[in-house]
Amino acid sequence: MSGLLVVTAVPAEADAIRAGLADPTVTVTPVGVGPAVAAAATARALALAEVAGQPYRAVISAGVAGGFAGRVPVGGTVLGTASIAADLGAEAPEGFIPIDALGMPPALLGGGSTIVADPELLAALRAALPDAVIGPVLTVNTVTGTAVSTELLSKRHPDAVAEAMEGYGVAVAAAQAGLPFAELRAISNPIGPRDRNSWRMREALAALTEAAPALT
Ligand SMILES: O=C(O)c1cccc(C(=O)CC[C@H]2O[C@@H](n3cnc4c(=O)[nH]cnc43)[C@H](O)[C@@H]2O)c1
Repeated sequence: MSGLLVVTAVPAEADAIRAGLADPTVTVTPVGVGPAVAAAATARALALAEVAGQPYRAVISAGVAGGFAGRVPVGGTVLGTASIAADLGAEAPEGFIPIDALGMPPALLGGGSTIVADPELLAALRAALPDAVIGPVLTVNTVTGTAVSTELLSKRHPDAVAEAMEGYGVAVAAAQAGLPFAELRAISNPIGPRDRNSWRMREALAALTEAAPALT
């Protein structure tokens, strides 16, 4: 049996995690940006491993993320208690309606817009990363980039600590395969009005390397 599958968006994130890992049973795979490619590529990797007779035991979505100001610092590490498809739903004049509230049969919604992290996997990661900020991580298709959308998102998700673009997709693939899932993020930028100068990619990648031993 193989060990853990760690799914990142880009090769730089995968390299940063590999740099901190000594465990050969952990596979780190960059799959691309966004929930659709993350879900498809994760499902394919899990199916190929299964067919090869070496199924994975658990799946982690990992990489950099934007952090909600006041909830997590740039350069900090986050462990997701849940991965939430924050823009899956419908707009209405009175505001955003999440997919779960649109009256669709539950069977059509997979895990709904929230997939909770596996409790045992999360507990193990928390024990290994005691300084990590814990809370829901949002998955978005569009990076939040204005003060207005940041405020709306923050009000809709007062407990959320970060946003990224792959967690929910990876979580859906893991859930469909019946595997434990968790999300690990290092904060590269504050969520807010678009400002490339506020990015601290080097610090976030270093935080991923530092957090990587927790994955063994
Ligand atoms: O050009 C921009 O303004 C911009 C702002 C934030 C992120 C991007 C990306 O292209 C990064 C997408 C990539 O990194 C993760 N990520 C990092 N920070 C955020 C964020 O604030 N909101 C959403 N995703 C973020 C994400 O998981 C992607 O893999 C460009």
